[in-house]
Amino acid sequence: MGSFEIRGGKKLKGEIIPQGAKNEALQILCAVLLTPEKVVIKNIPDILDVQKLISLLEDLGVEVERLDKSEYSFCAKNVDIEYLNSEAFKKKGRSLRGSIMIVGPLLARFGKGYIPKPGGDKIGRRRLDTHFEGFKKLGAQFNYNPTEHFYMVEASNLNGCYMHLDEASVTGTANILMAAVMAKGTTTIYNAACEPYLQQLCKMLVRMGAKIDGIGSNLLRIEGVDYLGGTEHTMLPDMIEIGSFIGLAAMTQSEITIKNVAYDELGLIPEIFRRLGIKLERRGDDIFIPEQESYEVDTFIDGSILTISDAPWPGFTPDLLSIILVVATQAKGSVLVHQKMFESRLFFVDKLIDMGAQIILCDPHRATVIGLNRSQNLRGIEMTSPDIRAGVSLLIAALSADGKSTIHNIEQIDRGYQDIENRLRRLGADIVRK
Ligand SMILES: CC(=O)N[C@H]1[C@@H](OP(=O)(O)OP(=O)(O)OC[C@H]2O[C@@H](n3ccc(=O)[nH]c3=O)[C@H](O)[C@@H]2O)O[C@H](CO)[C@@H](O)[C@@H]1O
Ligand SMILES: C=C(OP(=O)(O)O)C(=O)O
Repeated sequence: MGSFEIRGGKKLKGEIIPQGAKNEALQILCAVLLTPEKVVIKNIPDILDVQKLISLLEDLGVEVERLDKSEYSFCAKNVDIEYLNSEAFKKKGRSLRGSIMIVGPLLARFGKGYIPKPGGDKIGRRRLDTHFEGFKKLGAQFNYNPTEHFYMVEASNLNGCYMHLDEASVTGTANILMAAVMAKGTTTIYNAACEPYLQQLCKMLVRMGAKIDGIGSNLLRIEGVDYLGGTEHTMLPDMIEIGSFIGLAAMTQSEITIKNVAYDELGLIPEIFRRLGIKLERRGDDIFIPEQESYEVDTFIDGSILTISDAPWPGFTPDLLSIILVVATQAKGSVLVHQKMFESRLFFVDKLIDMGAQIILCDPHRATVIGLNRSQNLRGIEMTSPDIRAGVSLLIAALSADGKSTIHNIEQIDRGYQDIENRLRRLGADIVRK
């Protein structure tokens, strides 16, 4: 288990470029399985989850070539579908959440897709029913081995149909979509997730020859085609990283410019940080955050305490609520953070409380933060990161705190943040990997 040692309390300054989006990359990489032709992907983040997925694709027989630091070409001409029956696959497949999205493309192209219960963060129950209900509707036969937690779908033909998803699952929508693009006839997916990363996947599939209507909405109409070809695709900047850097700037009273953010794709993210009182300015396609002595949380119109909660896109992403929570600890005023989607994602507040934050964990989904308004700094402590976003929130807390902090289990952070310590050091942070 790796650790970060951080000496906090330093103001940071400078420019930072967000990495390519983790959660887009996981979808796009799985889509290369849909074609025997070459697919070139640019702006791929160099993070643990992506490295693991690329290695899984290689084990499946995909030819992978690194063209540049963040650019790869993939060719899934000779896929070894028998690899799905191996013990090695059962072990590797469960090491990350994104691997679930190989199932749709493999089912569409080779008539079967298997996956062990995927890993990812321990942030509550994470069911896969939406994925497999969708495959079943397309005509696949579903089997589940409860002893090994192994999911299997098989089909000689997939047939388009109408389906209303039980929830707007992000990876579920991507998975079903990638199966439907090569099914016979028309598939309609209602209550589809529609976040920018899914829009990016749809656009890539269209460039490969797929026929998809309704991109960007929760109603997708897909006309199946027999064959998809190669393409080039460039990943969007990672909106969760962008939000994390906004929070970092506010919490450490730093002047930071976040470059090339694809502002128009950020949805509610800038607005929600503004409601915490944080000043941020759009400058072309950059976000400039000035050094701020203090920030005051907005209230609702009637003067009652602001609630910030998550919702499927175009709502506010659950992946930034941990960051919102940590930034609120030094705001003027109070805010209720309501994590509706995941049931174990707020438990890390214990560590913030140990650092001196004033937080009441009302229940597993809700925490009230009473901002300190800088009346006292947080104090550095030793802690362990339970998940990727809590990890970065603790890192932000540590960078703002007095004294030394140690964060263990930083592999969680490495899952999704590229070379984070060096990028932060370039802004002036005192952080060392141990
Ligand atoms: C690899 C990847 O892309 N991971 C992201 C993806 O995970 P993932 O695709 O696994 O998450 P889902 O969208 O399936 O669901 C996330 C959670 O929200 C709940 N839920 C979802 C939709 C809904 O309408 N109602 C509802 O309650 C689900 O039961 C689940 O607990 O989307 C999540 C939700 O944005 C993000 O946190 C993850 O970072
Ligand atoms: C929860 C997340 O990731 P995953 O779905 O890969 O666990 C995340 O990116 O915040």
